[in-house]
Amino acid sequence: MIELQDVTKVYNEGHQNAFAAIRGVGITVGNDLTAVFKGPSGSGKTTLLTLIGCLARPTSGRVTLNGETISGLPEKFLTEIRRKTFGFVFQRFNLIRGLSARENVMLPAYPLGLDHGALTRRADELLAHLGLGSKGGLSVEHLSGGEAQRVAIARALVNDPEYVIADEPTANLDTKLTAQFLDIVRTLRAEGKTVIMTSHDPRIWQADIVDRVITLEDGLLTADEKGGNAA
Ligand SMILES: Nc1ncnc2c1ncn2[C@@H]1O[C@H](COP(=O)(O)OP(=O)(O)OP(=O)(O)O)[C@@H](O)[C@H]1O
Repeated sequence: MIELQDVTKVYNEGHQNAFAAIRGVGITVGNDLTAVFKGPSGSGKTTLLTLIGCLARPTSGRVTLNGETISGLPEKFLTEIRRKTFGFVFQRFNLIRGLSARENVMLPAYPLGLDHGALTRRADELLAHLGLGSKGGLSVEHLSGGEAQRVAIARALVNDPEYVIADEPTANLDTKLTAQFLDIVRTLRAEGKTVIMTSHDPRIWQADIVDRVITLEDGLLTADEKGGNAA
C-alpha cells in the first residue's frame, strides 16, 4: 500500500519561477487494483506518479510504502526500493535506440547482478508473453508504436514489481492497440500486480478493469470515483 500524506511538490523551489505542481495531496493506493489519474494538462498527474513511484521526493509531506516512510530515505535506499517495487512505462516509452528489444527489457535488471543466461531467458519469456517472441533481436527503432509500447511494458516487468506505473500509456495508440493494452492490464491484475496510470483517454477511465478514477486539478485532488462502467 502506498500512502501520500499532505504531499506538496514545488519545482524550482526558492527561485522566482517556483511552482507548486502538487499541493497538500493525501491519498492511499491499496494493492491489487487499477487506479487512473485524470485531469487537464498541467494539473500534476505525471508529478504525482513520480512521487508515488519514488522517482522524485516531495518538497513536504510524507510518502509511505507498506507503512514504512520512504520519502526521507537517502537516494541509495530509494533507488533500491524503486528497482524492486516499481516498474515504469514512460509516456514516450524511453527505449534505448540501437539496442535490441531484448536488451532494452534486460536493462533494469542489470544492477541486480543476475546470471546473464537466466536474464536473457526471462526477457524472452516476457516478450513472448506479450506477443513479441520473434522480435527480441530487433533494434527498437524498427518496431511499430504498439510493439515499442509492449517492449516498454516487458521492461517494466523484468524485476517482477508489485506496482506497474504507466504515464499516458495509450497516447498515440489506436482503438485496437488500446484494447490490447487493457488486456495486458487485465493479465497483470490477474497476476496480483497493482497498476497505476495517468490518462486523458476515456477508453481507459471507462474500462471494466479500472477500479478507481482520481481527478486532479491545479495540483489538488478533486474527485475519486469508481472506475469502469460504474463511473
Ligand atoms: N521539472 C519541472 N520544472 C518546473 N516545472 C515543472 C517541471 N515538471 C513539471 N512542471 C510543471 O508542473 C505542472 C504539472 O506538470 P505535470 O507534468 O505533472 O502535469 P500533467 O497533469 O501530467 O500534464 P500533461 O497531461 O500535459 O502530461 C505543469 O505546470 C508543469 O509545467
